Amino acid sequence: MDNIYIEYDFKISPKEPATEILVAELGEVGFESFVENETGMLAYIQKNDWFETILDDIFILNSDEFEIEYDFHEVAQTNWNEEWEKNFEPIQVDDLVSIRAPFHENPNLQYQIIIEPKMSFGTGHHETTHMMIQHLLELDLKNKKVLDMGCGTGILAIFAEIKGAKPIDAIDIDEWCYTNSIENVERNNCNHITVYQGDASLLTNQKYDVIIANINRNILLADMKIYTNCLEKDGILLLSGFYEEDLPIIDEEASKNQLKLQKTKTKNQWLSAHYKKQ
Ligand SMILES: C[S@@+](CC[C@H](N)C(=O)[O-])C[C@H]1O[C@@H](n2cnc3c(N)ncnc32)[C@H](O)[C@@H]1O
Repeated sequence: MDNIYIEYDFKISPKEPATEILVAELGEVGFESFVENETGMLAYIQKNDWFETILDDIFILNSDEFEIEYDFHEVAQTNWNEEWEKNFEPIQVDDLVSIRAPFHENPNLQYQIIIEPKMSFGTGHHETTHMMIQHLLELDLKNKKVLDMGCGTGILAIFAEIKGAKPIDAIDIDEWCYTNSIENVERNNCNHITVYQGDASLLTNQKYDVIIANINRNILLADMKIYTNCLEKDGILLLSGFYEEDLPIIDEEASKNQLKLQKTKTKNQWLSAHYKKQ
């Protein structure tokens, strides 16, 4: 049976950085997917997760710096997929990695990832994903055991396998992302990725050389200890999904867990951090 979603059509002026901030805030209250368009963006939340006052605490809607208007209506999941096909532009990271849908032309770069995102976050368009791909480009992943927490479309796990990592576990709390990751893993002919639906509570005795977590500030803060316990000594933790201004609080928690900051990347006020376990 198709899920029913509520589609919000936001008209945003000026679009940046308001769109990024709005995406982050809506993500916190349960919106799952976002499609940018010329006037702003469409945002989707499952009807089961929706309530009348859901936008009451969305801070940016009351900002004097931007004009944001919206309306909303119910849509079936299948309509959403058509939206994606119309709006998903292929992208490239550092002229090395191409991320595209099956219906796009292949630009023949060194690495290619094919993603059919449907309702899941993770097409490489978002800064947080883009920076994670850049971090992964810099790492030697050959035969490294990797965990991708909050895998979305599976994009980062897939890229880790393309760069030689194995085995790889990919976990997402959301059923759609779980299903979509499995589809994308198959689409990219990956053989070393196992996808699970769940959260950090699934992590018990496993040990990884590299853990990738592009989620959000609060979940990273809550689960960093569990991630660190699953890291080998000298293991690497890549974190993304938060703003530059959140680095001090992330770093404070990281220090408590014997994690040492190695480097950061920033893009449009988003920050992504590379930590090493001491
Ligand atoms: C910002 S998206 C990142 C997707 C993809 N990894 C990427 O880099 O594009 C965050 C993902 O984390 C998932 N998520 C949220 N809370 C989670 C949790 N506590 N444990 C695992 N996954 C979670 C969401 O469903 C979403 O797919």
